[in-house]
Amino acid sequence: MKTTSLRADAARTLFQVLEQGKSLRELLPELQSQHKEQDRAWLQEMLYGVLRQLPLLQYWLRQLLEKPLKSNQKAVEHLIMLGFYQLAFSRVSQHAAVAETVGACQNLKCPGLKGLVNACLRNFIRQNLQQNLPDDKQILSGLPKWLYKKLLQHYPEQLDEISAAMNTKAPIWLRVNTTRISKDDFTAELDKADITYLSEGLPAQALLLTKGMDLTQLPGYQQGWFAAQDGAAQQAAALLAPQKGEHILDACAAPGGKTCHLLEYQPDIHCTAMDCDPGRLQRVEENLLRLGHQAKVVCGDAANPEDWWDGKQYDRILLDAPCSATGVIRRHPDIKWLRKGADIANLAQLQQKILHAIWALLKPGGTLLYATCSILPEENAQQITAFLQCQADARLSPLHEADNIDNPGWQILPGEMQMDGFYYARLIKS
Ligand SMILES: C[S@@+](CC[C@H](N)C(=O)[O-])C[C@H]1O[C@@H](n2cnc3c(N)ncnc32)[C@H](O)[C@@H]1O
Repeated sequence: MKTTSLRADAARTLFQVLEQGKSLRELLPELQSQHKEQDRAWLQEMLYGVLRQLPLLQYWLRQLLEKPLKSNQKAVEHLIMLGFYQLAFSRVSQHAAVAETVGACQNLKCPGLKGLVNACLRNFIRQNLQQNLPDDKQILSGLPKWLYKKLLQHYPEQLDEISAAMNTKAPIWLRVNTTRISKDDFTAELDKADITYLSEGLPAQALLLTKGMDLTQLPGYQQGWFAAQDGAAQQAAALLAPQKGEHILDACAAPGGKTCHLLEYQPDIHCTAMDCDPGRLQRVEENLLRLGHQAKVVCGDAANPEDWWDGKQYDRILLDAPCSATGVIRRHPDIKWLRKGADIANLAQLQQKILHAIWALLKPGGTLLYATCSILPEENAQQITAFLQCQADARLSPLHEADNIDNPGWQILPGEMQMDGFYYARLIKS
């Protein structure tokens, strides 16, 4: 176990995400394993907090730092913002926030900048900068400019609510593996362990934990009694509704959350889980194993099925397309800074290519459920409208009353019924 400074490690990690474009999801597990168990949640809170409030922290930084630091000292700018975050948003005492943050300069090999960090944090306190908020709504939203503009265009009335939800910690949703244990028996085990949860009014297999915790410590983790899966993602199985004996393709399946759910919804199906990422397919295998399910796991490019498809058409297909992931920013705040505005058109093009290629794999009369964890219409309703316009043998199978060709599908916004942002559209092949 390392005894290095938490704040220095946090600043270095912010540097890797914000300056080098690395994913926090990939960096965090390794980083947390280097720190004591009791520090891990706090480390995550600091990182998520800075990524959530970055525009405001940068606004304050610009007021206190005369000119930006040199590129080899950039991690110290992140350290200063980490200090602002603690002072403005956390319960750490002012004294500890300043002392620990200044102390981290040594570990960052910038001892000469201790005075500067100290001055910035003390001026922040003295000038009560925390109360100094800009008029600029984009800065207050916590969103990058490109995303703020897009959401303002598409959701002018819901924008404040959406950005607030994106900056709020996501609740823990579980899916009970009903092929292993009934929901009633599982909740009885949770009651015995004094773990509180909600279960009313949720999707059939879903539970919402009322407090965050290490899921491996819950009853039945090893036995595969449950999996973590957001409520929005838990809608997919019932919307696709696989039937006994059918051949199902889960395209873009890794890490296999929905594959496993399909196999719990209807265990008697022949399911193929395909994805292009061998590392992530390993996670599909692990999840299938822990939960006790079986599926054919295939590595391939969904846009080029001729390289991996055996030529037998499927009764139903779930296409959980690669997307901007703008619906799950509350779980992965680094997404806001890793994605760029220009990525959206490229993703929409890829989704269109995959959708057309995968359509050929569906039997006449078959059902395809298109899904993304995006809230941008370019990847969702507009994508489906364009598809329906040029694919003569496709028709929409509405998911609710207002689901029609002019505005197809079901767009869930982040925070709605405590769920992630998600999109579904169901298509039938004639
Ligand atoms: C949203 S994730 C899927 C989540 C998964 N369905 C679940 O419920 O656990 C999208 C997946 O698409 C995969 N992907 C991206 N481009 C692909 C392509 N051209 N062919 C196949 N898979 C692709 C990624 O590797 C990623 O695992």
